[in-house]
Amino acid sequence: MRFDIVTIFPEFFGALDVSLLGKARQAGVIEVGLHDLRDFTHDRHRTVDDTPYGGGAGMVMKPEPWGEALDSVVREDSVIVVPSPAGHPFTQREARELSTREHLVFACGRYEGIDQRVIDHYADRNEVREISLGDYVLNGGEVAAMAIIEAVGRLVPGVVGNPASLTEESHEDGLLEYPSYTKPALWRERAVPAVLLSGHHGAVAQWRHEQQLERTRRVRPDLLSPDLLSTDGSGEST
Ligand SMILES: Nc1cc(-c2cccs2)n[nH]1
Repeated sequence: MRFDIVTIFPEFFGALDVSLLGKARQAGVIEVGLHDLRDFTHDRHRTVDDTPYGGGAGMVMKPEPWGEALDSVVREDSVIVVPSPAGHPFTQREARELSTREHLVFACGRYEGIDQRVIDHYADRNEVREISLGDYVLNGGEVAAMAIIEAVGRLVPGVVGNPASLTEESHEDGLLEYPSYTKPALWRERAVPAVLLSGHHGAVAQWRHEQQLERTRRVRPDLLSPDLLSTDGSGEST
């Protein structure tokens, strides 16, 4: 999989050189291209924004630099991801879906967004996804793009050493994850739940599923649907 990122702050993505994604890049499992939007301007001040038609506060990003920048990276099979507070909510399901695609292009807008004609132009040619991380406003798309790239990149085969660790995570099965414990068995007079020390794998699986249900009911009742309310660890309705 290849990620191409268009931004006025390419240095922001230095974090993609380290940790898991950095190793995956070195191994050639994923590729990342960084592109400075200002390299696609032609005036002395490398202008990327201007005042909004119709008035109003703030600045809008000009279409010309975006058109030249995206034309330089977009392929026929590219999915163009535009982080935006006006986008649809990003989910683990969408992360899994995007992890199966060959080429993601991130258009990181600043200010009051990108001239709408850019989105409309590429939506005629490519799949364009305006994605929100949540109902709050960031200064730009870079933080959102980094989060999406990490959520998607870690699901690409070969990035995470032990793929089994990807299956027992919050949201993977529609539920929040169960609480985890490690040594020591007693810490500040707090013991580990006895079932986890029992060696009884069936009982452990049952307890963990019950913990997932309890935590999801308490913290995220919105995630629960009737079929997820089964009480055994199998995921089958009871
Ligand atoms: N969820 C979310 C995305 C954003 C922005 C993307 C680009 C500029 S601001 N804010 N909040």
